[in-house]
Amino acid sequence: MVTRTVDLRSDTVTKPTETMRAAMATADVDDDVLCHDPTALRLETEMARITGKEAALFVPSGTMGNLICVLVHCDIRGSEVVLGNNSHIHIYENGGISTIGGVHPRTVKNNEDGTMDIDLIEAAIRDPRGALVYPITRLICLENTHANSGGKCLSVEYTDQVGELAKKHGLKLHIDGARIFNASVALGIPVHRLLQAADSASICLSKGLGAPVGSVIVGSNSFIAKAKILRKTLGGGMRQVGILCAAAIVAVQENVGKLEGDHKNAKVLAEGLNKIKGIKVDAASVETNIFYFDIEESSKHTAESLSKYLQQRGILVMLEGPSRVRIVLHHQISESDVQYTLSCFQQALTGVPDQNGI
Ligand SMILES: Cc1ncc(COP(=O)(O)O)c(C=O)c1O
Ligand SMILES: C[C@@H](O)[C@H](N)C(=O)O
Repeated sequence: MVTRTVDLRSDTVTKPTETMRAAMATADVDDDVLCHDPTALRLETEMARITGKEAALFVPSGTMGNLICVLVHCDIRGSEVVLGNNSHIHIYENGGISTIGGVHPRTVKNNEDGTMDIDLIEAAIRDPRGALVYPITRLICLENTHANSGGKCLSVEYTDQVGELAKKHGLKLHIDGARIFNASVALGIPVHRLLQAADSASICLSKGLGAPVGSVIVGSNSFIAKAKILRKTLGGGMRQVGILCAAAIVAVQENVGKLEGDHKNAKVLAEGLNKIKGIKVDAASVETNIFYFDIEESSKHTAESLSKYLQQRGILVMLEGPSRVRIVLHHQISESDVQYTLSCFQQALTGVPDQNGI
């Protein structure tokens, strides 16, 4: 009988806290389409302040946030966006910028640290003299932290360099900041400084911050005005949305301070796994709350068999391939959960109970 759950599949799995539920239950609400829900206004005002942008807009998901931002920047037919070949927008958002927005993706290889080489970004920008045959480059997208690279942080120096490149070519810069607060905490740099070079950003409230639903997009007043119309077009105009925004306000107030603990737990777990025969993980490269590990060929387990073994003990992980697994920490994973997880891995891979006797 499993009595304990340690959900390491993603930081999207957190449940609302009692404080969030209380705030939701008593939220001051109004029709956010016909006017401005007062709690949504509070959240958006606060997020604009935190990010240093003129305005903000609550949206139902990070996927919709990225889609709206790309489509507002690329509002002319034949537009092209330069983005990472391993970016969330390119891999996990159903190609929405193309299938819904008619925007052409021009991918540049993501490096292991989540960056794209500046010279390769510049080489990907179309020569306007080829407008008769080429799409027109209008936007560059970055992702900070970079999820598929293992939650890697983009430095403010790199982000500013890409911003300068965008300006040099008359382009806009969007940052998929689903986990920008993780980057801010890990780098010790305020969110507004990490986003300074960006014309827009999409920030997930429902990941490490632990809100049950939603993201916020930020940008200039004119950008957000256009974004609000496009949100409605996409069906994202919501009525008494303050119920969701109330939880998000609590999340921002209560959980930013917990991100450092998530990063420490990720490091402890990665270092502990690294000591277990049959597992390979680059523990030294863990920067935030995400890492991947590989199961060695000599192991008696595949990713699937290991996942099933762990699930029987209440531990949930995300499979990334036949021998590759992703681990994501969040504020509802305790240090004790980390130690329990290590014990179960130890038992699974070596069959030898560790000092906890499991
Ligand atoms: C880097 C990144 N961007 C965007 C998203 C999309 O957010 P949502 O799941 O809310 O659509 C995710 C994950 O969900 C993500 O990891
Ligand atoms: C899988 C992906 O879409 C999601 N953003 C996650 O990191 O869990």
